[in-house]
Amino acid sequence: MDAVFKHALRSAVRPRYFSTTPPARSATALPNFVKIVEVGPRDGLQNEKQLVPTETKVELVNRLGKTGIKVIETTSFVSPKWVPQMGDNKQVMQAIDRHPDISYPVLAPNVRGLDGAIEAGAEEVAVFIAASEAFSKRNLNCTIKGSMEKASELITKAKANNVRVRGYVSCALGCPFQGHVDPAVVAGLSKDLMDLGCYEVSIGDTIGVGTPGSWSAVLDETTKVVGVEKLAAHCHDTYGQALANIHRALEHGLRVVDSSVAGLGGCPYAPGATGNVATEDVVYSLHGSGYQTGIDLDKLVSIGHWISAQIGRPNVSRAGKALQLKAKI
Ligand SMILES: CC(C)(COP(=O)([O-])OP(=O)([O-])OC[C@H]1O[C@@H](n2cnc3c(N)ncnc32)[C@H](O)[C@@H]1OP(=O)([O-])[O-])[C@@H](O)C(=O)NCCC(=O)NCCSC(=O)C[C@@](C)(O)CC(=O)[O-]
Repeated sequence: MDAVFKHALRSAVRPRYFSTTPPARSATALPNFVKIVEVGPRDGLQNEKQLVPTETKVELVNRLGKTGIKVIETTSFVSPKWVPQMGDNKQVMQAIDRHPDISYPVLAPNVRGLDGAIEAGAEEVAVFIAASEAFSKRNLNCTIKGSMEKASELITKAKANNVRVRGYVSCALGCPFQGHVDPAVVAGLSKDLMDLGCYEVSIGDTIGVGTPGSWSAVLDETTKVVGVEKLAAHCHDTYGQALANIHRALEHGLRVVDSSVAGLGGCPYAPGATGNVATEDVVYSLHGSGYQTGIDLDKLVSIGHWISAQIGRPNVSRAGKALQLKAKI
């Protein structure tokens, strides 16, 4: 069967509601509602060479909390020897203003990270597994199997403490060390994470090499074993493909997108990777294509400029720069 036809057929039979636990009649229950997971404070800042002051991180989270964004990945509880920039995780978690309708997940690689996160008041953590052995070794200092065992321990303990767990599969579209990654591996790991108890799995194009075609290959395979409503797209924009990839993921039925204000970011263990796709660009593109996000784009644009100035880095959001220029005209 022709691939385009197969895709259209799948879209036609896809359920109309995509949110995991949508409150009755809320905006998030609408089929064109896309949940944005803002990862700027964590993925965005983890790779900054100069230590970003804790107050700036806190201010960033607090400002983002006023835009309508409902999920803000706030920091990570990884080894400070590996990622010094996130060494103030506890202080950040304890200083942010928390809104009851916003979730503030933190990254944790092991039970030690989970314990720290719980101590700091986190109600949600994210575990991360790589779909490439070479990257797993560099990023987590263990094999894929070993990292899945650590994730399993973490998820068991998290569940016992009523902490929700999100999963990441990194290097899902390609690895800086091994190159090609088999979509079947991504599908298998995503299913394993769901079976262990994650509520959602984010498919990570860690180095931004994916294209709409390769995203389709990964999603075709992964949605055979994990419901599309449980998947998120996490795109870096290294090759300028991120927005096209996100729209392809939406065509497959995904309704959760990770992004980073001002396009901050990069992974310290993924050489050559640039930042996440900019949240401003995603929101601009989604709103212009009939999707809703519940996010105030103007507020987001001003945060993008503010944080870029704070850390002395160019704002790489094209929409953010254009909208600011337009506002000045
Ligand atoms: C997993 C480890 C810790 C293994 O690191 P290791 O060296 O194998 O582990 P270890 O058990 O030997 O511990 C090393 C030291 O770290 C301590 N330690 C151990 N665990 C923790 C912890 N949780 N919090 C604080 N400290 C910890 C531990 O106590 C020890 O301290 P020492 O005894 O030498 O003083 C290390 O490899 C690590 O921290 N890796 C994280 C790397 C990282 O954060 N990468 C970036 C995030 S992933 C990413 O960005 C991709 C993603 C998620 O965005 C999706 C995408 O883009 O695709």
